[in-house]
Amino acid sequence: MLTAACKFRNKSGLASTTRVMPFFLSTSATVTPLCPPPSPYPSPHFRLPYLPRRGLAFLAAAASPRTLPPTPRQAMASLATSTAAAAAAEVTHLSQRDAADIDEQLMGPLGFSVDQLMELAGLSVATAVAEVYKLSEHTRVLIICGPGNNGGDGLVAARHLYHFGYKPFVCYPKRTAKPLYSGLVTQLESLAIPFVPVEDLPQDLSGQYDIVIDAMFGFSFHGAPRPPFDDLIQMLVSLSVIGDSAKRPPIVSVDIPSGWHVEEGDVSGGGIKPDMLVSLTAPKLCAKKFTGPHHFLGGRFVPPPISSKYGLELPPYPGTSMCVRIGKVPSVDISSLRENYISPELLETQVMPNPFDQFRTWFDEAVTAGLREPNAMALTTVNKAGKPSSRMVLLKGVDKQGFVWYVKNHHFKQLSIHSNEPPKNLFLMPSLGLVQVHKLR
Ligand SMILES: NC(=O)C1=CN([C@@H]2O[C@H](COP(=O)(O)OP(=O)(O)OC[C@H]3O[C@@H](n4cnc5c(N)ncnc54)[C@H](O)[C@@H]3O)[C@@H](O)[C@H]2O)[C@@H](O)CC1
Ligand SMILES: [K+]
Repeated sequence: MLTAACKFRNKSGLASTTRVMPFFLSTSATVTPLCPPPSPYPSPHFRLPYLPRRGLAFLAAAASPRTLPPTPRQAMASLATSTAAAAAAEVTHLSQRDAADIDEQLMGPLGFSVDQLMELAGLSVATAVAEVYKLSEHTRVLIICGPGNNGGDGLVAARHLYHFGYKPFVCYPKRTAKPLYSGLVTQLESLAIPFVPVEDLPQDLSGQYDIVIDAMFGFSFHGAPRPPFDDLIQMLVSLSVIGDSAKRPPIVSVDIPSGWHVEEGDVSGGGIKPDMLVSLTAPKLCAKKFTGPHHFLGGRFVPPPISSKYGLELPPYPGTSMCVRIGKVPSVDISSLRENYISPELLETQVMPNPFDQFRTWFDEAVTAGLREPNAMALTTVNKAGKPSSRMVLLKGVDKQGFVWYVKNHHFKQLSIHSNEPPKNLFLMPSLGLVQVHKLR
């Protein structure tokens, strides 16, 4: 009598369902070699018969949809971002002038509108944030927006983060009276996203927010920051000096760490030290001085005429991603890797009476969700001396009579299936968050 939880996420990674997989325990064991399957799967293959279950129980070990493990697609994307990181040294860095020129070209002869570019830029920021800062641990996001397009990127990112499940708060002290900006504000208001006046912000932001997004100034910044941005920048500087990163919200800077010289970086050394920088279109020269753990590129809209004119060397975006990591991949603290589970109940009445039917339904969902090789499973047997051994096999069929999988001929002898100890079929689908164990007696 065994159960397991499984979680599915759709291709976008934004919607999910959580299920519980019943395990079943049969009463006898027979393993019948079947007819040799056609190449490329050498014979024999085996069928574990389905025998009536003695009992069935369900564990409610469902996870929050917002804390799901990455899908294989995302895992592949991460792999691609790692590969891209290796090429980070070759990424082009733009001068302030080239950045402004590219802006003009895009919105002139190349036919883009500022709204389009801002939407894509803000979406890149939101997706990069979501890739690094998981919702389960970073829910409340303060976005501080400046008066120009950098601030507009922040407003767009706030909307996308809301739709991703985060709880954004926006500080937008110098509003621009253009339809584009007032439209963005109206959109946020319609989502009931709070606008926080500067004077209502606590001096120490660490208690109220889990992430702070700096969307104050981008590549058009020059001189010394004027009020109220001077104080806002100082607030972020004070956050940066809290040594223990676990005790403060990470700072994410959009395109340029606000207050930094666009080409020379943090000239005084007393500026913001963001944990994450999302460069847009291409990194600006100041990004060479960025030392935080997460450097991403966003703004997936650069057409070939711009790339060739400015000799841009930029990493490819993986798959359909709106962002790509360009910095060094930070080393992971393995002990900190964990999934936070909440435990809503799943009742026996909610699942199919026949575990094979339930398995088939969830398996089909897994395939539809685009999971890679969901039919991979580990088969564990114990030899006569009591020594267990496991190997990965591929499920090749399932029906009311049992599971069918293939192993290579010479591996058959090693299966020890005819030993006294009953075989255990461990169906492990870590990418699904699903584990199934089938034990036969
Ligand atoms: N291809 C591109 O170039 C794209 C650029 N985008 C964004 O647009 C940004 C550039 O936008 P903008 O040119 O509007 O400029 P910024 O957003 O960098 O800032 C300009 C505003 O800041 C004010 N300002 C400048 N220096 C100041 C100071 N010292 N104290 C107080 N206020 C100051 C200016 O008066 C102006 O209102 C980029 O960094 C990026 O974030 C994206 O929206 C889309 C694509
Ligand atoms: K910024």
